[in-house]
Amino acid sequence: MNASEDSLAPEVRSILDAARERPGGDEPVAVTARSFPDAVAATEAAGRIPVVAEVKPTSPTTAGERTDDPVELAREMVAGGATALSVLTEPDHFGGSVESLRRIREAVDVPVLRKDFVVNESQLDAVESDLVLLIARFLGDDLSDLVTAAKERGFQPLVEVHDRDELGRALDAGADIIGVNNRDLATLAVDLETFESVAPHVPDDVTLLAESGVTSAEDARRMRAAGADALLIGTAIMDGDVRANTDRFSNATAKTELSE
Ligand SMILES: O=P(O)(O)OC[C@@H](O)[C@@H](O)c1c[nH]c2ccccc12
Repeated sequence: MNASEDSLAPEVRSILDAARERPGGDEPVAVTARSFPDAVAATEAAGRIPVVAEVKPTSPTTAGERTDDPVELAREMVAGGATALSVLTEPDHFGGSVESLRRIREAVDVPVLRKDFVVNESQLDAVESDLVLLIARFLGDDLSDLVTAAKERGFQPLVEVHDRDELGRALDAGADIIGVNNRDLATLAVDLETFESVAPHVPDDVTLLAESGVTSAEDARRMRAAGADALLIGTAIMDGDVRANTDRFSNATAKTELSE
């Protein structure tokens, strides 16, 4: 355990403990990735907000579990205009599986992010995906090696940060896709100011995501105004009609133009 882990919420501690036990793949995967920056550019060219819609059957902060077929949910999100999908593969706390991800990636043609707590190199080989999440807070000195290992396999690593210090580590590790998580993994509290405070320090050539806590069109516009290239939205899309919800967030920009 390193110092920054002492303060974690008990739920996060237990997620991390489980992640450290999970087996990886037998041999390195070789991924032909669908370009995420290109998908973001195409959505922007069409005048919409790039939304990464997240298939998250449940979570430590969500009441209940959604039992619909994940592939159906994924198709609906794409029909609603999702630029990319995020798929939880964490089984114990988020109801995910590598099998769901495999099936979803086969069923859609947008880039797919593997959302899990990858803590070692062989876990990268559990399943192919276009993007893979690496959480700076949990990787300490291994971050740089994992970014390199992910790129070698053809993945586009998305490095998740929560403050300027982690941003510096992500950049030093060679990350070119970075997500600022508005949720503090120590307390699980969400604050959109987190993104606003970190974003100004991110170089322009980085593809920048705002993660967590976007619940309304107004939040979406607020994150865009603060410099988000794309928004990663889970709970607010999973709650109800996922196609209509995805469409509402990706078209949130149009309303601003009309009303301002
Ligand atoms: O449901 P929300 O608040 O829209 O958040 C989505 C996503 O950012 C969140 O699920 C998340 C961000 N980082 C993570 C790391 C692991 C698991 C999940 C996450």
